[in-house]
Amino acid sequence: FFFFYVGQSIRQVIADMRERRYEKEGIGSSYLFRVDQDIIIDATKCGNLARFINHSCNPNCYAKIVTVEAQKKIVIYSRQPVNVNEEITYDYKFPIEDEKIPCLCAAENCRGTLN
Ligand SMILES: C[S@@+](CC[C@H](N)C(=O)[O-])C[C@H]1O[C@@H](n2cnc3c(N)ncnc32)[C@H](O)[C@@H]1O
Repeated sequence: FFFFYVGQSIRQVIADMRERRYEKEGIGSSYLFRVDQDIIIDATKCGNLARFINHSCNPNCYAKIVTVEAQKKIVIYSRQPVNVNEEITYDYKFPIEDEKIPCLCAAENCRGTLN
């Protein structure tokens, strides 16, 4: 199966501004997904079910950027058959940062942090 990660397409400057604002507003989760060097999809205020997918270091899905009618989209594909009631996860592949977000995925090969 697959589905799209839906949200608003924004540029880096806007994403940086929004990230700071969301932090101030106390939105602890990040719904910003980088598409490429310039474009970020923001699913904080509008999106679909994909915004609720958590990260795992041993995921059953993966995210891929595909171009549909000259527009880059984020698609979540399954890597293997997914059972009923099994949590859908993918590897966020967040860039490494100093301020670490502890990972709670509990996989055997867990890297310990999201970033
Ligand atoms: C796109 S949201 C995922 C859905 C979110 N858990 C929710 O309840 O709306 C991304 C945020 O979820 C949290 N998260 C996702 N996967 C995680 C993990 N493996 N360990 C710790 N926090 C995680 C982090 O706060 C991250 O910024």
